Amino acid sequence: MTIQCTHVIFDVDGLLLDTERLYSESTQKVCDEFGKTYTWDLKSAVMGKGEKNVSKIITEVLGLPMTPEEYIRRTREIQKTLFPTAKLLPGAEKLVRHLHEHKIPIAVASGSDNWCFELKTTNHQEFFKLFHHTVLCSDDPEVEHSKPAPDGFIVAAKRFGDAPDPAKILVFEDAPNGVIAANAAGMHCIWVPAPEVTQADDVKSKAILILDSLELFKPEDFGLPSYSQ
Ligand SMILES: O=c1[nH]cc([C@@H]2O[C@H](COP(=O)(O)O)[C@@H](O)[C@H]2O)c(=O)[nH]1
Repeated sequence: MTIQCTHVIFDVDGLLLDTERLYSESTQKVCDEFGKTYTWDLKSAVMGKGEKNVSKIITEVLGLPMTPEEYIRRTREIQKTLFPTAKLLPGAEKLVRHLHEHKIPIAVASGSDNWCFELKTTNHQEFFKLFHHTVLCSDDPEVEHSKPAPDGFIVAAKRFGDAPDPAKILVFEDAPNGVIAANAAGMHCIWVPAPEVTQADDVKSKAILILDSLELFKPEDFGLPSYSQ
C-alpha cells in the first residue's frame, strides 16, 4: 500500500545544504587548540539540537576550557566566512522545485537560528523562497524544545494553515535527533544520514525509509507526483 502524503517538511543542515561539513570544520578548529577531537559519535548525538544546547554538551563532554558562550563566539567567528560557501546537496533542488511546481505544500524546520540561517542561505535566496514557511527552532518563540522533541515539526505543520493530518506529512531528515522528533510528531520520516553518522540502531526503526541521497527518492511511493508527471 502506498503511503499518501500531502505535505512535506525538510530539515536543512546536512539534508538540503552541505553545512554539516562546515559545522565539523569550525568545531574541529576550536578543538585543535586544545588537542581534542570532534568525533562522529559526539556529532551524531548533538546534530539538530541547536547552538545553545550543543555548546553546553560539546564544552562539557570534550572538557574544553571555556564557557558555552565563549565556544559559540569562537565557532561563529569561523562560521561567518564558512557558511556563505554552503552548497545544495545532490537531489535537493530537483525535489524541492518539483514539489513546488506541483503545488505540494512544503516547509522547512531547522534547528538553526536566524544568524546562522542568513549566512548559510546567502547564495540560495531564490531556492528558500519556494517554501511556504521556514521554522528556525532556536529562535522561534513558539518552539519550546529543540529536536529530538517534536515541537519544531508541530509548529511547522500548524503554519501550513490547512491543519494537515500529521500522518500525511512526510519529513526529510539527516540527523538522528530529527528522525526521533518527526516520529514523535506522528509524521513519516525519511532518513538520509551521512555515511559517518553513528547511534543509528534505535533511530532506524523510527524512519519509514533510509536513503543514501535525496536523488534516490521516488515521490510516487509516498502518493506525491512522480518526476515524469
Ligand atoms: O556539528 C554540528 N552539527 C549541528 C549542529 C546544530 O544542529 C543544527 C542543525 O539542525 P538541523 O539539522 O535541524 O537543521 C545546527 O543549526 C546547529 O545548531 C551543531 O551545533 N554542530
